[in-house]
Amino acid sequence: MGSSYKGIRKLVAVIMSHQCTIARPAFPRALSCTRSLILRPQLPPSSYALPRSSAASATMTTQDNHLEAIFTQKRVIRSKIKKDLRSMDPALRSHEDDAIQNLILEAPWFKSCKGLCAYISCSALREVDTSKVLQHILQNPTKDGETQSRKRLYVPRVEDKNCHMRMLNICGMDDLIANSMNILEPAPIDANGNDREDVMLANEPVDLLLLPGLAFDKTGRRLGRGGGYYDTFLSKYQELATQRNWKQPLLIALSYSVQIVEEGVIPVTPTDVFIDALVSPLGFIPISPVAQQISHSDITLA
Ligand SMILES: Nc1nc2c(c(=O)[nH]1)N(C=O)[C@@H](CNc1ccc(C(=O)N[C@@H](CCC(=O)O)C(=O)O)cc1)CN2
Ligand SMILES: Nc1ncnc2c1ncn2[C@@H]1O[C@H](COP(=O)(O)OP(=O)(O)OP(=O)(O)O)[C@@H](O)[C@H]1O
Repeated sequence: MGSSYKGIRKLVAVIMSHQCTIARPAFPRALSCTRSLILRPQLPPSSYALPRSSAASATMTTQDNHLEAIFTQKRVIRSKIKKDLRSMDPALRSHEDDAIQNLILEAPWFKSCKGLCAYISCSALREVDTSKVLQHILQNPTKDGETQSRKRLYVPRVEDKNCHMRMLNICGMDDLIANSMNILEPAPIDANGNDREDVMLANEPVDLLLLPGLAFDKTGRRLGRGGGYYDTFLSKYQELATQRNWKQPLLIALSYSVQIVEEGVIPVTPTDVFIDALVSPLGFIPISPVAQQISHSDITLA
């Protein structure tokens, strides 16, 4: 895998040759709230002598350049991974889809979860398939004569292009219709004319989020499709969980082997939310301390 990322590393090295500092906190999940720590402009000493307004505009320019370099770097990685995904052998993809979904269905953290947010996979986007997992959740839950209540399932609905996405409750795949991007999503009103429950307004928390993305690394960095929908939603949900004294949900991304890149390749901005773990065909890859605990024992979520 390492050598296939030499291309990305070279491009990144060129783009970042005037380099900006990318912070690496002890556990990066906290990073989403630390804008001032990371975007520390590296101004030359002479700038301190500038009049106040000029110094401020110099700061903005340095920050803008810093962010611009990061967004360019993210675009380069997205293009490379999309190309790799398009050239992936369909038989291998199908094998990896099965392996990932079987790992999820067998995991204690999945079996024990009572509520979750998951994405409706889109094959045209070459996303890891979630259909088997969703089907499992939505089918009748009676097993071995034991009746347990069905997991509450929330799926994304894009509300506008301003990074705004809601997670709405669904009871079946019939609740979904294709949006303008050809991704299946729920209508805001159900068949009975009632508003679908928005996870942000629910009385009970979700324990788990199954996340899509284009590239991931083993330190928890996640690169999405560039809309900012997930990062925005995740930071709002984490804030809600804190306010309500709920346990933070486990953030688990699903990744084909080709989507896992070397550490340090994916750049981060202060709004990027780090994941707890990855599920890849090679297995569950725990990243955060809580995910490591879960993988070393049979600890359940609920
Ligand atoms: N299945 C699924 N549902 C999801 C997401 C997702 O990533 N996957 N989202 C996660 O945010 C939100 C929708 N965001 C999306 C953002 C971009 C594209 C997309 O088609 N992007 C093209 C490039 C388009 C362009 O550059 O103009 C692509 O990635 O090839 C799709 C969904 C909510 N629902
Ligand atoms: N919490 C947030 N609040 C406001 N804007 C945000 C937030 N998170 C991300 N954004 C903005 O969204 C845009 C895209 O960000 P980025 O490239 O990190 O998205 P991504 O991780 O690829 O997408 P996604 O989060 O949908 O998977 C950026 O302009 C970023 O500043």
